[in-house]
Amino acid sequence: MNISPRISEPPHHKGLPILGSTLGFVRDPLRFLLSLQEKYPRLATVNLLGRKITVLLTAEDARHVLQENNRNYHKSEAYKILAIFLGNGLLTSEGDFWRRQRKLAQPAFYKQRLALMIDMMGQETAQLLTDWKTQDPVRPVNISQEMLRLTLNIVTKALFSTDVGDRVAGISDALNDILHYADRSLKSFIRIPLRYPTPANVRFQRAVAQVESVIYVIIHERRAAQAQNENLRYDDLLDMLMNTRDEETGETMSDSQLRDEVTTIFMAGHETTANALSWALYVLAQHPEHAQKIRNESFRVWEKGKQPDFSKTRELTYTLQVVHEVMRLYPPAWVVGRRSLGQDQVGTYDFPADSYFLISPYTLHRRAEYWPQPDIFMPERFSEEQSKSRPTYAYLPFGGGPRLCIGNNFALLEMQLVLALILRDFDVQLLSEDQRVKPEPMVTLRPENGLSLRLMPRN
Ligand code: HEM
Repeated sequence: MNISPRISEPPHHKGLPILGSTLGFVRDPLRFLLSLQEKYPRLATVNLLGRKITVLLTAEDARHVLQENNRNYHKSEAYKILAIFLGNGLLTSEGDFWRRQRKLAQPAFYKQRLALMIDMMGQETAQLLTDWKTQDPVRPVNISQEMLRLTLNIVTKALFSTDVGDRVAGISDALNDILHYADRSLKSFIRIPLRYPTPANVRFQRAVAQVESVIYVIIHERRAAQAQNENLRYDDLLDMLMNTRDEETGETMSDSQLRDEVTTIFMAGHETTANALSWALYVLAQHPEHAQKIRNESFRVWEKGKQPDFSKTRELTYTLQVVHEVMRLYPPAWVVGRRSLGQDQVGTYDFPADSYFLISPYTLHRRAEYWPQPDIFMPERFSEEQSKSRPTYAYLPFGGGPRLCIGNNFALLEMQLVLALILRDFDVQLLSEDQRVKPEPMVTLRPENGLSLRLMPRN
């Protein structure tokens, strides 16, 4: 590849007068980003929504910003919209405060902790499959909705174990309203400030208040129960977050910080996974031979005709390759944005403080230099051998560097388990041979207008 010699100004992609590239981006962000990749070898600066943003197109520069010089970068402005409802939680906080919180929360996601959640994930999925089996198999199933329901149930149980399930089920509409508001805000040129009571603003604020009040009630109930019996412990994430202490100060998290972390895990931890699972079922409906390989693997690892031994889920290695290949083609987090705090050199170019950068897993994952025949579904790309020959930052579904998704192992385990269980019991079929679903890049990359498929029970 031809990398230009060191010059001070990065290549600028000229768009329309005044609007710059805004129209092209807003109309079809994925196509726009791919077109930059075709035209520029390394990076390109564009004018978007009145701001100069540099789109990084190589694994090397993504690594520089996310890992090597990560202390020079904070998250970009778009995350401020998320911060309206996520507060100062892990996804949106910065600097020393974020570092402290990350350290406190990390043990909750250690592999030994996840191992304790696997039976719960299996039971939630089995419950869904039982529901499906009672339905008319000819009727299309709204997969997007069903995956959202399942991943919300799983993250709810992971956070609060069993005692609050019903209460939280009541707020799934509110969580949806919050997501819709974030989608609209991120895509619109002008956002009407929340102090103006437009119907959208009122609906959003009501949803935030509803979620917040449920979370506070749960926290207060826990605190009250622990005040009665200080040895009382629960086997869930909330318990870990409540009882973890800062090594230096010995302090635990305040109620409002707990509220921010719990809301963050709720929001970050279910829609992303639900979309990845929907995309996986869509791709597998197009490639029944790969679905069969997953099925065969599950019969081998969990044993055919027996109750699956969920503790062996990690041994579903081919299923994991499929999960990775699906997220290569359809990464739920399709862009990651950063702002520089001080001056930096990225690639061969100098950037002043306060420069904005956009890294797009969607584009990186389709760069032919790293992924030969990038549009073709080939799970074996993720075999150990083939993975070794690629730069690590060519594949970024969970971001990278210290801000890597804290729930990545949780999500991978969940996806392996859910896919293998579904395929054991069902043939997943397209509604018609020519059914095509477009990706819609909102806060996450989701199937446009939702995904419906047919699920035929297997004997
Ligand atoms: C397929 C599923 C998932 C995908 C694709 C995904 C993707 C991501 C990405 C790309 C980031 C980094 C964003 C950035 O650098 O700006 C992130 C951060 C985060 N994710 Fe995930 N995620 C998934 C599942 C989960 C789950 C299951 C949880 C929790 C149970 C979770 C919790 C978080 C949190 C708390 C952060 C912020 C971490 C920090 O900055 O310290 N995610 N996720």
